[in-house]
Amino acid sequence: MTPDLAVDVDCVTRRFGAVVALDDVSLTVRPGELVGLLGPNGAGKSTLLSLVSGLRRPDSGTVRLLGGDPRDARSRTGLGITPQETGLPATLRVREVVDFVAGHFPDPVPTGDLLEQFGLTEQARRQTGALSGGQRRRLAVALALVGRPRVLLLDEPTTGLDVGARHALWEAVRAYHADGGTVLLTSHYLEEVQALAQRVVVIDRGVVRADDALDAVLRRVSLRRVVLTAPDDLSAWTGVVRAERPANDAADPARQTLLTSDADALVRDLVLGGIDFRDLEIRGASLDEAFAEMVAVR
Ligand SMILES: Nc1ncnc2c1ncn2[C@@H]1O[C@H](COP(=O)(O)OP(=O)(O)OP(=O)(O)O)[C@@H](O)[C@H]1O
Repeated sequence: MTPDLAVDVDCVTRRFGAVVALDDVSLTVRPGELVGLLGPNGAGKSTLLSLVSGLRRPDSGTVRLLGGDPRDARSRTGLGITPQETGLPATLRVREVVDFVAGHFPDPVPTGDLLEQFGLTEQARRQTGALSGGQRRRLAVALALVGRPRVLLLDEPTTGLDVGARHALWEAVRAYHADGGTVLLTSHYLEEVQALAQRVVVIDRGVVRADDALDAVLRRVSLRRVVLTAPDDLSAWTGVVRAERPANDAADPARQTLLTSDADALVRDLVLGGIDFRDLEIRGASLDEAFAEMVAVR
């Protein structure tokens, strides 16, 4: 055990009846890190967060939060958490909920500042039951930050949000992190993890399958994306393992993305084949592809 870790999960197993939700999982998060936890449905992400937040106990192994037992209320004073389901009291007004939660902390963020940061100033007097799904989500994340936590656990913070609301939330998470905060977040949006996290932990069926810097995880994937505009459909071209095309009514329906393990060979081949392409771009794989490759190989 290292005492100065924000989160220290050591050889943890947790079962639900016959289901092994976490199988000998070890994971550490240092203060100031922003870690993305990725995994398909049922991988064990929420179970892991529930152990770190002291809501559940491991069957074996140990979990430490800020050096203490997360089931001890003193360890949790430094914790902010937004679970997947947020049960807000429907008849309380937004400002009242924030004030109520703020009352539990010695040095809370002023309610007005917090509401402004999360774009909820206009809704301050509205009952939480009358908020839209996106506004409710933003309020839930705001509540996790009201006590100036040292560690923030976010379980799919932007599920169901539109693009604007999602980006606003990302900004809030980035600002918190830039101030020295530690974040462990789960997400189904790979784009979200790619946009926020410095480190990615991939978990699948209760087992950690990758734990590395975002760039290193991406480098592990050999696939390259060749993006170009061409009149012909190139999805069946030799060397193309998968292709993506925009909808016919898209701004540039002839723009296509070709996934290949050898971009140089593919481009040479297209030239030799007389394909009239333009605006060629070659990129590494996205986290989406890295993830698919990692959870497919077993
Ligand atoms: N309270 C419970 N009772 C029984 N089984 C459970 C319970 N909670 C989780 N499980 C099981 O443990 C496994 C891991 O679930 P968990 O919710 O941690 O996954 P997850 O990665 O968070 O999934 P999702 O992305 O769908 O939220 C699943 O097989 C799930 O069915």
